Amino acid sequence: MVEKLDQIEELKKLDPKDMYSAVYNLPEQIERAAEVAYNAEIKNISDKIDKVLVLGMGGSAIGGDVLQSVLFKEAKFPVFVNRDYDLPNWVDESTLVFAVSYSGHTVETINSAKLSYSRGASVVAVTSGGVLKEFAQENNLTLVEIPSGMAPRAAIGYVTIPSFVILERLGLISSKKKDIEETVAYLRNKREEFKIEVPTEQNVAKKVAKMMFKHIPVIYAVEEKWKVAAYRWKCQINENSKYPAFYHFFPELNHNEIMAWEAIDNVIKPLTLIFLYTSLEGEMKIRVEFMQEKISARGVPVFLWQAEGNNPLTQFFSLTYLGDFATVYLAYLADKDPFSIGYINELKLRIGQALS
Ligand SMILES: O=P(O)(O)OC[C@H]1O[C@](O)(CO)[C@@H](O)[C@@H]1O
Repeated sequence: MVEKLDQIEELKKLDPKDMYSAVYNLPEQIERAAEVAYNAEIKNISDKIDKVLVLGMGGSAIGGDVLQSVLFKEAKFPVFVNRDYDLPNWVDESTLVFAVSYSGHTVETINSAKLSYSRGASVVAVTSGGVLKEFAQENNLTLVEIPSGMAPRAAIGYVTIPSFVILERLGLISSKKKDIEETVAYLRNKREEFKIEVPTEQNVAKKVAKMMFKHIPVIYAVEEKWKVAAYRWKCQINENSKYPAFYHFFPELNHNEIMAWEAIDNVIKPLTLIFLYTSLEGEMKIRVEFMQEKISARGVPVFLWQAEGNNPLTQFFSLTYLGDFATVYLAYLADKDPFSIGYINELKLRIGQALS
């Protein structure tokens, strides 16, 4: 019998806005994002920056988490991410604020960007248009204008790469050109393994989709730094596949969530577990192997995925690209359109009506 995931023409009907192609074209998107950011005019940025704050929601905020994680070992300044209408009290004239909204219409981001500006922070807008673009233009702010027309979560390259490039251009971090090139080369190579034409038997992304199908995925990052990768998987499963999913990270989960795996069979049975790791050494190896042993013994499917790449940017994308493909395939298996976000739009409409 032909696997459903190998019936390509039928699958395309489930994906009219073509989320699959957006995922497939991520390497080109990252190249374009870097080009746009290297060419953006830098305006009105203080030369006394001592901290960085990324404003955003959903897929755009994840770009801020990536910045924080990738710069973990490098930056001499703190990087924070803010997912709110409001701002922490410490935002001031020496704060560099990236206001990231793919659409430029997300109210939380617009509000916190305006507040940042009123506090005297240096604001950089990363957007494809909307109110955020207008705000940046009206106030002569640095604007990285990215191409429009995608789902924000599919624009992970556009919402992530510009902040690295701007920080590099301001002399606050080392050049990321090589890391971006390595990332693009990795993704170009990998999509040939994950693409729709590769049959399930040889395709890890399709296999992972099958593993998650009719299960509740739990994603564990083996280092706290990479919880952003686990969160990206979770959000992609939620939005692309319309499935519940949960995530956590080591070593913190060994101090609480580990106990959940002692639950009765009926609770444990629907779960499936994915570990994301860069390397397994010393104490971390013991922690992961212990959990793998206990959880497999409960009959829960367990899958381990290792990062590749010699730099943290490539490592992030190598941890998440598999999930981007797998969640589109899971949507196909579940007969869902990976692009649509029904409840999100319905909720926005309800809020809009209530406030008008
Ligand atoms: O990048 P934007 O356009 O601000 O959107 C942020 C988030 O809001 C949503 O559009 C839904 O509220 C998400 O899909 C998206 O990740």
